[in-house]
Amino acid sequence: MTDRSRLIHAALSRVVDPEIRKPITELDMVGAIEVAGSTASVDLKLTIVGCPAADTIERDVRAAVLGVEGIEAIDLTVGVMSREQRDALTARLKGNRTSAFGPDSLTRVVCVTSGKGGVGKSSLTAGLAVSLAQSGLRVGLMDADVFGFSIPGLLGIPHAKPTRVGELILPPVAHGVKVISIGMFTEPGTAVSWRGPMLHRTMQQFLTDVFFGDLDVLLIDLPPGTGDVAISLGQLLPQAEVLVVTTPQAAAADVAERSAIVARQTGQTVIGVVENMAGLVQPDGSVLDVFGAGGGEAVASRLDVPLLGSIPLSVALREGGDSGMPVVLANPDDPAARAITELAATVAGRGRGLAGRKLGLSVT
Ligand SMILES: Nc1ncnc2c1ncn2[C@@H]1O[C@H](COP(=O)(O)OP(=O)(O)OP(=O)(O)O)[C@@H](O)[C@H]1O
Repeated sequence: MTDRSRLIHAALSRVVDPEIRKPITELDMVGAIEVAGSTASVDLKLTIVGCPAADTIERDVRAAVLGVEGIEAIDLTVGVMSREQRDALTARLKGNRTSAFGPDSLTRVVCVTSGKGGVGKSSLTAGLAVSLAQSGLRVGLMDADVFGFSIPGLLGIPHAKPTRVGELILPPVAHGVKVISIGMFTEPGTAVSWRGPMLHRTMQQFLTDVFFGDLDVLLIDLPPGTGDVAISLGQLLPQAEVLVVTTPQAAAADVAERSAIVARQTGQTVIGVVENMAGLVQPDGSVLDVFGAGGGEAVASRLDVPLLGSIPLSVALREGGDSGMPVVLANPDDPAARAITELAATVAGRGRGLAGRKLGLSVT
């Protein structure tokens, strides 16, 4: 490589594939680079035909190359990787990833569970994910609520489909969060009616074939209750942490406790309880406890874990969910948004310790 080709290569190392989120030079997408006078010829190889990110990558490549001193024109040849090249790439990416969520991984996995449906678990998980991403963490969100998947809609990507590169599945990104949902694999209007083994395989595939890249936190939105998915994920991710969502109502509190007990039986660690749909602040400043009070505190004390947050009922939160713009972004001063942001800081601050994990150090 000549000096000038090297400069162009360096410039291209700052172009990132928006889906895989790695520099294109690390993904073997850059082929021959030649320079004649002030014209650079660059071979670009996209991962798949019809790559949805093609336009963005091409635009960024042109800008990067034309930003190199002395280069005034670019002759860009855009092709597609051969099957062998793609297989080599996916094998390499997979190599990084198989242990991504294993016991030695530095990615925290936090399962969000609830005893019964409709307590706002998905809304809170979506808000928490966005808030953690806003604080600079690399966040993934897996919607494992197979029968009531709502995460894509809550994050404003109801029709997004993941891109497949070979056997890797690239999760769409919404508000800075990498998102995968069973809803992305079903036809609109169809219902999921799978039994345990199929659900188990799907969870396993989500954890192995979805390329999240390096994450600080993976949040998992579980279906309510103690069904097959919760048990499968307990087996697949025994090191995961669990956050229990409940409402202030006593009836919800009892079932919430049961889902935490099942998680504990699989070895997962319950890190705390979040109470949602707490007192509604009315225009006159008074608080209306629509769903009663004390449920979160009761579950937390019975499980002997802290109550990590109490999120009030909020019209803005509901509207944010309906429009796909979570309240923490759309209306950050809303009391529910502030409570979710505080909860995110609390969760982030409770990073699991290194006890019991190999640090990958060796004595030389
Ligand atoms: N704090 C809140 N204030 C007002 N509305 C809320 C609040 N939290 C959730 N909601 C609304 O309650 C409904 C149920 O929320 P969500 O779908 O998040 O619950 P869920 O527990 O995930 O339900 P399921 O597990 O059954 O899918 C939604 O319409 C949502 O907008």
